[in-house]
Amino acid sequence: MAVLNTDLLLAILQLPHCLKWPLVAITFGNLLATSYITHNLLFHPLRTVPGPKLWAATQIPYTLGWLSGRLPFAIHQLHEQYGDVVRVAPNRLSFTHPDAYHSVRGHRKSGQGEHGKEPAFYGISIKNILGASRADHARYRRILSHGFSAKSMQDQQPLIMRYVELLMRRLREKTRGEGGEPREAVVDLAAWFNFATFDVIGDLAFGEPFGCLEESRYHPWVGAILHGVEQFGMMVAVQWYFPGLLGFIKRLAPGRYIGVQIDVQAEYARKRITERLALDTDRADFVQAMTTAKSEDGTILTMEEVTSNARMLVLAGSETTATALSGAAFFLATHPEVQKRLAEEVRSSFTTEEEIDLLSVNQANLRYMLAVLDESMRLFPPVPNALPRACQPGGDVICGYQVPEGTGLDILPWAMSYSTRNFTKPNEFLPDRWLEEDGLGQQFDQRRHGAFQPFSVGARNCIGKNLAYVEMRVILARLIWNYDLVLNDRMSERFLDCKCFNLWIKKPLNVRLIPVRK
Ligand code: HEM
Repeated sequence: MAVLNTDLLLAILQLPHCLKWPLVAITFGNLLATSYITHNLLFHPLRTVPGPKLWAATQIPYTLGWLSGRLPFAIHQLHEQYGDVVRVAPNRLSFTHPDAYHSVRGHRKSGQGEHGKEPAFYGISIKNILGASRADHARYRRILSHGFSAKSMQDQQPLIMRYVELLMRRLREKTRGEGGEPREAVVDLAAWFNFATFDVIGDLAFGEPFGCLEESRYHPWVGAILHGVEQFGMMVAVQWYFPGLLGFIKRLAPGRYIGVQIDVQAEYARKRITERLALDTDRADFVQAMTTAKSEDGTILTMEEVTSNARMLVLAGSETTATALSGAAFFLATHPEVQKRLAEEVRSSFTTEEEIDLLSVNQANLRYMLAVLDESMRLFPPVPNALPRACQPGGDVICGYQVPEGTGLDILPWAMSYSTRNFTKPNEFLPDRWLEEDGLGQQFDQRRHGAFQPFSVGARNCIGKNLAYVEMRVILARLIWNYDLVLNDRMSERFLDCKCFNLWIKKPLNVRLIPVRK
């Protein structure tokens, strides 16, 4: 460690100017760094929380993990070594105990503080439900909930089924020979699931699909969102260290600044919403809910809020659902015995493909399918990273530790899922663990299954959970009704080995679709 030595300082001050000032700067920099690290390791209120000293000393290891897109894997290793609560940066804790979900994100009584969303991470979403302040969030949530009611979902059925049918039509075109006979074909299911879910959500949030299924390719707006995932990661890191720097980058290198693309995306969204509103229709989409419903105090959303929420819905409701479906298809294609059981369930629950719709998949009680989807989301969580919160004013006691105000509170679904303390055989794909009522789950220790919360918990949990489940069930049921799935190539075998920021940067998932003889 560097020490401020008076003789050394005097010697430096006698050097020529060109050497003196750089050396003075280095000496003081060294001194500051040393005191910062000493404070973090020896005097910081979180000094007694377990964790590696290197991560507790500075924010650097955590940032490098985040920037490499491999943070969840690193944090998982730390939890395996240090336990359920780990200090992963000077001012940040990560949790894998299921209780943390409720302590950090659970419902709060009125008058009780909230562990709010961390501004560096959610700053760009300040005008929508995802990043809004507590008061605005309650207003947005109340208004948006109209678009997610059971009645709305019933009304949305024809709209959603149009894209499910279009997806199946496209896959049938690929698996048909020149004479119209069924034949095997290889398709990138990850891309096709994205096409379908973006089209559904585009129609619900903007009143018009993106045309991905029609044209069998990404709409440029959708492509920009997907390419922006990594840049978003960089932006968060800059915010952590230099909150004011993004404005400079925007002026100096606008082409490299994601905020410029965000502005372009906002403009596109505004145009689409304006066109949708001009239609004067009562179609049961989210625009309808956002522009007609009122919050408790009688206010409605401004145009800026409608646009920002619509954009957020597109992102939150598409990539996530497509990732869950891709994970399920990957695990089914690599676990033939599970696929066989699922195929038996699906093919014995319906008599024709047309019968499979949003209502019937709910009524058919496809228990094994639900277990497959949940187990897939456990091992490949669509939102794998922290979604960080900041500890409430005045601090709080969380999982037995006194946590100061402003401390970053991380819960990573990836680390929760792969924890040997939470799940029996955590690395294995075993849908039976979720079939408790059928007796099959009894071979597993169920006590910490509350660690599986892919949709989060509390007042800010996923508002689209029911929509996501019904969409996933209907698409998977139709796929399994028509095809057996076999993984096609080496690259697809490594499908799960990808980088993640707030979302995954997914690889292609090339699956051989083998038409089922009926
Ligand atoms: C498998 C699919 C999905 C998963 C795993 C998922 C997961 C999540 C998670 C973890 C959150 C909490 C985010 C946070 O704490 O910052 C969230 C919030 C949200 N999700 Fe989803 N989601 C899915 C599908 C959907 C769909 C289909 C929609 C709607 C179209 C949707 C809309 C939202 C919205 C609006 C929020 C913010 C809710 C609030 O803050 O009150 N999600 N989702």
